[in-house]
Amino acid sequence: MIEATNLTKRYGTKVAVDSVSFQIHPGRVTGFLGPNGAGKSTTMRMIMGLDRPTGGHVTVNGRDYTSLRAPLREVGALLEAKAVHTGRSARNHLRALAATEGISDKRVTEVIEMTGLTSVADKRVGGFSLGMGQRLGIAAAMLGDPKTLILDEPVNGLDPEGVKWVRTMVRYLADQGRTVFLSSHLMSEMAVTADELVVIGRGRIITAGPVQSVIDAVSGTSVLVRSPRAADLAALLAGPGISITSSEPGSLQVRGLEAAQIGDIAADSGLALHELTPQRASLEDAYMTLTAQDVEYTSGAAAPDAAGIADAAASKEYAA
Ligand SMILES: Nc1ncnc2c1ncn2[C@@H]1O[C@H](COP(=O)(O)OP(=O)(O)OP(=O)(O)O)[C@@H](O)[C@H]1O
Repeated sequence: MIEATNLTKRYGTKVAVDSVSFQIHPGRVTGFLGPNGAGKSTTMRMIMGLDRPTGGHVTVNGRDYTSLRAPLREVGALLEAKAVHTGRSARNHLRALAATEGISDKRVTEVIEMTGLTSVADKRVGGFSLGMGQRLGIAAAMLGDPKTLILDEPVNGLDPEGVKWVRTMVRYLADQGRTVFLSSHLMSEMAVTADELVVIGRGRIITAGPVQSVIDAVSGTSVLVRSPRAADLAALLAGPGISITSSEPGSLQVRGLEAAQIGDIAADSGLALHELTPQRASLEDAYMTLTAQDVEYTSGAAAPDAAGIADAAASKEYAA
């Protein structure tokens, strides 16, 4: 389990992570979702002891990462811009890492097989595609057979096959009871990959919970109803906590009642229904609603000028 309590990171006057608290549980894939600059990488770097919190604290299985005696065996991480010696082969890169904690050559071969790198294991890492590099990063994270995995943007830049591979891999790892925490700004990807979400914007947690409940909390579910006697039905359905709107004659959008309840009320009064469709907002819609105030630049706001883009690029470099 990963537990953050009032975790805060300031860079000068910039508050990158602002008193963030969350728990990431084993056996689940938890997505850390937020727009660019929201504070995901900074939070992950603090979990891994690579950045010192300005305030609060974060533990992995109850301990500070820096106090772990054999960290590779407890936490595996794929962080952005991970340093790899490009002249080495994949196998030798993994061997060098394994040697720091007395991990066997047999395990190196196992993670190479597990990540589908066998045919390129003895090739120079410098020639690897982005996808192969991500596989190698995940192989490195898996070396110590850790119970906790932290993956920063693991699908970034991958082709559809690579994305599917990561999705299958994280599901497999969580099903083995591991804690899997992965960041993404791709909400559509998280909808099919994660069980739980922690949504962050401008350094603050916006919401957290199971994927569907995050969506429901934002959008609420509604039911589209079509009836030739829509007005009569609306009068019957009206009540406290129930909202009914109509965008066209004969059609109602009802919130606060389940489809079955609406169907029963209509049937009891002998009103014909031509359509009764529960409607759920997609994660994409929910995410846009959640983070609308929290993106650093929106299309409605003044576009960032060249200097703004250069600043953003520069701060990414510091973070790397
Ligand atoms: N070393 C640093 N010095 C100054 N500011 C930084 C540093 N690292 C990050 N920041 C700033 O902190 C904020 C959070 O950055 P972070 O990289 O954690 O966000 P992110 O959610 O991972 O974004 P992205 O999806 O773009 O990687 C950003 O505004 C960023 O510019």
